[in-house]
Amino acid sequence: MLLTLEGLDGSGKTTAWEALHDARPDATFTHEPTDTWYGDAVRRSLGDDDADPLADLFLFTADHADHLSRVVRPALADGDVVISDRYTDSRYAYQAASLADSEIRRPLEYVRGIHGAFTREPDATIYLGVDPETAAARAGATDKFERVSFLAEVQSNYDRLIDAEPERFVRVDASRSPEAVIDRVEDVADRLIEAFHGDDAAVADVDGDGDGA
Ligand SMILES: Nc1ncnc2c1ncn2[C@@H]1O[C@H](COP(=O)(O)OP(=O)(O)OP(=O)(O)O)[C@@H](O)[C@H]1O
Ligand SMILES: Cc1cn([C@H]2C[C@H](O)[C@@H](COP(=O)(O)O)O2)c(=O)[nH]c1=O
Repeated sequence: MLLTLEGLDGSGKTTAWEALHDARPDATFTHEPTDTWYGDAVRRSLGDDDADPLADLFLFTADHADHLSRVVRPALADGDVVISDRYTDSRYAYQAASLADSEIRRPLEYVRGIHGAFTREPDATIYLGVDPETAAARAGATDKFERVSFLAEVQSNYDRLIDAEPERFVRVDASRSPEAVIDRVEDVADRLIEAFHGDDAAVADVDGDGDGA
């Protein structure tokens, strides 16, 4: 099973992902950007305010292709639960936002289209929801993506992705304390993993809010 964590910069993904290591010691933990030279190239581009948005997209996508073939597909083939801090939706949300003023007419569909032929979509995604102001403040506004106006565009792209596939996403309120967010993410992750492996009770109430939906 492939479970991903998504959200704006500063939403607390990495904090939650690190906490899941203790709760799920047998899972394969991974992240994008990766720690390979592809990921280094991505991080160089993140530090370049003048980087071309299409060049950014293809750097991030190259990193994803390497991540898929080297880590994600082999782990899934071994039957592992794979938990990734950021994955395809980050590209759909961020690069579609940075291409909004480009010659590409429908950036979100374009970025999805590039991935369609080769990617492996997540089985479930936990979305840590926080407003762009809080996100930018927590993240420290240190790179070109950590600006409130840009993060507002990213947030609206995430909203579109969630509206298009509500069955894949579980939203978690990430404006709460770190402890409360971690507890909730651990609980939701447990339910999603159990549901994936066929536990009927977990399927019936996968987000654990008691409403049976
Ligand atoms: N629920 C929370 N409330 C307040 N601060 C938080 C919360 N969760 C995380 N933080 C703090 O916000 C900062 C960013 O957290 P974290 O790195 O987990 O976010 P992230 O979503 O992974 O960000 P990025 O995408 O920029 O890497 C850290 O200083 C962290 O301690
Ligand atoms: C995978 C991925 C990431 N980004 C952006 C989002 C962040 O601003 C940075 C780095 O991510 P981190 O979680 O802070 O390490 O990169 C992106 O724009 N597109 C992507 O595909």
